[in-house]
Amino acid sequence: MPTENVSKVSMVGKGNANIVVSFGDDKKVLYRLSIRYGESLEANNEYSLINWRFIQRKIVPKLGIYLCSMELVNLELTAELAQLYSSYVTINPAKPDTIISFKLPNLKPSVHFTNCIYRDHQTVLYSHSYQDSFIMEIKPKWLHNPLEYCRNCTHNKYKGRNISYCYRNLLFEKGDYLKDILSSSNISNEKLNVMIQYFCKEDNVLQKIYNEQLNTYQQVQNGNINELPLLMTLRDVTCFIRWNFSSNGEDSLLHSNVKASIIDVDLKPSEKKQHWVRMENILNSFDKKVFH
Ligand SMILES: O=P(O)(O)O[C@@H]1[C@@H](OP(=O)(O)O)[C@H](OP(=O)(O)O)[C@H](O)[C@H](OP(=O)(O)O)[C@H]1OP(=O)(O)O
Ligand SMILES: Nc1ncnc2c1ncn2[C@@H]1O[C@H](COP(=O)(O)OP(=O)(O)OP(=O)(O)O)[C@@H](O)[C@H]1O
Repeated sequence: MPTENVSKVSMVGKGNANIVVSFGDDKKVLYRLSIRYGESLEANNEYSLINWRFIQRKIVPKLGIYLCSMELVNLELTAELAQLYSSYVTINPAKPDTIISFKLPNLKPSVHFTNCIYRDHQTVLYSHSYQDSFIMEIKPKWLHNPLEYCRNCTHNKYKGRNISYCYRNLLFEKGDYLKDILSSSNISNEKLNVMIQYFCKEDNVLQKIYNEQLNTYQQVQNGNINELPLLMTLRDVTCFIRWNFSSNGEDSLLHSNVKASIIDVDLKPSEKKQHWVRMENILNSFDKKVFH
């Protein structure tokens, strides 16, 4: 694994279990550092290695070209990086002097995609500052839903989120439903129609995630309980979808190319099982379940 010596660290993103940073002026490349285990850097390094093997063995064969490319690298623990990282994880000065991280392309080069035109917990829409280009960052959650109620909408309601749409509907209503999701974004109808076309395609990223969730769910149902963490990983991915628009001068028809990438495919630690059972019980007895 290569070791990279880096400086001028900037924070790009933060989730529940990772921070995402860039170094120097290069905003095209990001580094994703696990902060899942606050008690020690060593525990995170150990987890990152196990996670990397899991992704290569289980996720790459399933998601293939949809998966964002990534590389495993050692980051030298400079004083600057240690200062930032120690806000989340305890660093023992006598222990490792590198952080194992995932190096990946920046799917939203922030110098250009500065305009956020829509945001809620499961969707963010950005527009480019001067090109005709949009990025949607979405968390579609349980696209395959084996429950009698909608897991996504019930879960959002339980968490007190006022989100009126569901990515399962976008998958099954084949595109048009995107208008409901982005109704308050002011995006032009012409562009919205081009974006809708993507979600009508058989091989759109939601369909891919649905297929893999269904396959893995069936494996678990058939007794392969060891695949439950994989199923939970597939139910918690994030997708970036980018549209670059161009209009043809002669007929002024709008054309676009589109690229979808999946990130956040981390191995769920097996100790989360109790959390999943607890959440399932809470939602099963929740009195404001959503059905659709
Ligand atoms: O437990 P849930 O269903 O609330 O889902 C958690 C997510 O909540 P959300 O669906 O966004 O409200 C939660 O997302 P947030 O940090 O709340 O955005 C995490 O993705 C968490 O996974 P991990 O522990 O970081 O690996 C997720 O945990 P898992 O259930 O996927 O293990
Ligand atoms: N390759 C990337 N390009 C651009 N932004 C990214 C990239 N990877 C992560 N991010 C940003 O960083 C944020 C946090 O990253 P990530 O989702 O990997 O964290 P996490 O801890 O796994 O999240 P969660 O809380 O869902 O478990 C993302 O929501 C996204 O905005």
